Amino acid sequence: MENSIIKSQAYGKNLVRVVRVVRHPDGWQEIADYSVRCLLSGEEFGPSYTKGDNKLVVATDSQKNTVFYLAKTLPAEKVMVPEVFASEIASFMVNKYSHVSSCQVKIITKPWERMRFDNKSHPHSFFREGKETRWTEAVITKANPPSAAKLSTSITSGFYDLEVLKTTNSSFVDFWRDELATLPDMPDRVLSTKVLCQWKFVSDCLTTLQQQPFDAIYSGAKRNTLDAFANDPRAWVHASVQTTLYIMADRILNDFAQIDDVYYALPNIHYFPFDMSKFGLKNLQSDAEVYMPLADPSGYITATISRPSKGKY
Ligand SMILES: O=c1[nH]c(=O)c2[nH]c(=O)[nH]c2[nH]1
Repeated sequence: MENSIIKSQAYGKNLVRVVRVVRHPDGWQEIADYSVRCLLSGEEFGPSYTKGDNKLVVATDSQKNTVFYLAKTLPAEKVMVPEVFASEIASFMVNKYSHVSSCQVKIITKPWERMRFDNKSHPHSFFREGKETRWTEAVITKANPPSAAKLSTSITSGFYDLEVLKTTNSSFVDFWRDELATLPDMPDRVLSTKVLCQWKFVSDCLTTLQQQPFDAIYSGAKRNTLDAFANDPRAWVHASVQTTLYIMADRILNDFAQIDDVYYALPNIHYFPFDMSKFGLKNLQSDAEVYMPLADPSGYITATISRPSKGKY
């Protein structure tokens, strides 16, 4: 036991729920609704794991308090964009505590949509549409040997649980055939997935953190995901979930120079036509109208896509 060494460590507070409201003088109000995870690392925390020595431990309770303190004291524009708020919390921690060598802050955003009546946005009422959830993670690390003056920042953002379905223009044919292949060619099928998409920001762009259009990049990633799924003919001419994934990511990389790579995980949630031949009814292939969605298992297609200089294939 006493011979064991710590290979890595990080501790802090998870699921800190904090809401910031911005009230403009004309009655227009904004809301940011976050769940924050803040974790600290540093060699000097070693004795708290191995020797029961808490002298240098910044209590997770204090870390939680810091999240609320910064949500109140930072200017609104540094709180309302999750990438910026996460970076502010992380840099506050590494700057305030000399023995903290790295701080990682993950923020999950509860996306409140503004209500609209008679084509007009409501100044202060919101609703929750869908289950899709935006998140970001900022990691700020001191140079080695630690010095608060040299910090490196990395930010990854994304969304998950964006559910989509289309009733045609998807196929899966000409795949590997052997004695274990029972699936027939599917020239036209229902395609449904629950999208997880994440993108890593190039490190240079983070030196101008305040100027980065994080919200527009999030909306653009979502728009490209939906547009490629619904409208890009390449996604059904050479069809598979793999192709759809590649096209979605390629579009995002083309639109945003600030992004280094894009990762998707796309479950292929199967909707199989229900075989009614025993009832004398045709419901397969081009006659399919009634489907049985399968909760489990699903296909699961993943890839990380980057620009050519970084590619592996
Ligand atoms: O788009 C698909 N990709 C696959 O790899 C696959 N495998 C499968 O059974 N159905 C599908 N669909």
